[in-house]
Amino acid sequence: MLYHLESTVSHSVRRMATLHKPSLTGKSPTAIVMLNMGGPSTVSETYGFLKNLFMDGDLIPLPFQRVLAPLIAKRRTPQIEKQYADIGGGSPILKYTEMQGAGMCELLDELHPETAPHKPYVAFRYANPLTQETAQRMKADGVKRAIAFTQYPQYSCSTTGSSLNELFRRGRAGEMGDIEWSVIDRWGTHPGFIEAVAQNIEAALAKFQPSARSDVVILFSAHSLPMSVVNRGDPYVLEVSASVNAVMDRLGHSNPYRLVWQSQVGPSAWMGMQTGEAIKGLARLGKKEAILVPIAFTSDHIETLYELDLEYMKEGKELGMELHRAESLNGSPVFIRALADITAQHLRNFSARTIGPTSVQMGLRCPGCKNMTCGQQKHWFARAGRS
Ligand SMILES: C=CC1=C(C)c2cc3[nH]c(cc4nc(cc5[nH]c(cc1n2)c(C)c5CCC(=O)O)C(CCC(=O)O)=C4C)c(C)c3C=C
Ligand code: FES
Ligand SMILES: [Fe+2]
Repeated sequence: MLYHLESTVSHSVRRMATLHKPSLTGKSPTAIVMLNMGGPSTVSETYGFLKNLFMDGDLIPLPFQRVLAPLIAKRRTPQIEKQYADIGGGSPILKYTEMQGAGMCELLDELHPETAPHKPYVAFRYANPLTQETAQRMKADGVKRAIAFTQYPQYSCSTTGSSLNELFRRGRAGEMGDIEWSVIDRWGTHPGFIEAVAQNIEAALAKFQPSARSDVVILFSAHSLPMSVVNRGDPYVLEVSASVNAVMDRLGHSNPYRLVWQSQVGPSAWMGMQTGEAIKGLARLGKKEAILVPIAFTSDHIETLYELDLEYMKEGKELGMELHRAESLNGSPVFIRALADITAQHLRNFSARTIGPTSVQMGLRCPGCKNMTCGQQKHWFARAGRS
């Protein structure tokens, strides 16, 4: 499916304010809660971010988590602080999420006026604004209807699953008031998302000489997963692969490509092949032109700006390669339009009761899941979040 909407979208996005304006009608807003991990907006917030991350038993189950998490976070802080300093002094994720949310809600008011006004809320798992704070704001705003909208295109229990578990804990504790919930839990093959990624790839390919262009290797790079998570039946690897396949279909399979995995942490086994090793391997095989494409995260972060741009680009250059990176989606108007389309379609189908509060796929726990919260969370959202 083609997206010929860019001009209308950029017009709309140009008009939008950074934060969506509240309704003048006094009607309670439909909340679109944008779930993501977040990142430290300033270097000094790095320790707090890492501490929250290592405290998350849904991401990294540790023995004596409350004791060990702050210690591990403290040990990693100097190295990660340096990386955030090197990419400009912090993570841009809040800036881009607010921009995407404001643009999306402005379009949504036009696409689905029945549920207007739509108001974006950001709920980060490890950085401000944390889910708890957002829950309080939603309660104060008198929200009665909300969509939990994951900002991870592909589902993993370590990312979207963790955010939903946290939202469930807050909801069950009554921190948000009485809200009717539904969930957009994955959208890795949505045509608008695929189009936005494909356009960024085309822009990166255009940097090569026309004669060399069709030989350029497209290296899709996604954050890796520990094999223990893959092996308990997590859907992420399958879903990232589906995104890659859809992008390559859209590009007419114009170039050779691979899906590779980055950002392993610690000594355990992780999903491979590692992005850095793949670059070295291509150079060894005489493949000297490649582009790197972030496919599992929608805004810039240390893995794009530090790991891909600073580390791997440098490595590739030293090996005599010409490497470019496809931009992250960030403020892409095509992407913002896709977010609005995904939500409008969800609202339409939900009102018509052709879908339930969650996808069918979300109802299935990983066959190897031993985390009781996952089961309770799925049950709670399936009953539209009403306790
Ligand atoms: C879709 C993306 C991600 C998946 C899947 C994911 C799984 C995952 N991550 C860890 C451990 C860490 N991740 C860290 C940082 C980090 N992770 C993602 C994305 C995914 N993680 C991003 C975008 C970031 C960086 C944020 C930024 O602003 O750049 C970190 C902290 C950094 C560090 O100490 O190196 C850890 C630790 C696990 C264990 C995991 C799956 C179980
Ligand atoms: S770990 Fe996947 S459902 Fe619990
Ligand atoms: Fe991670």
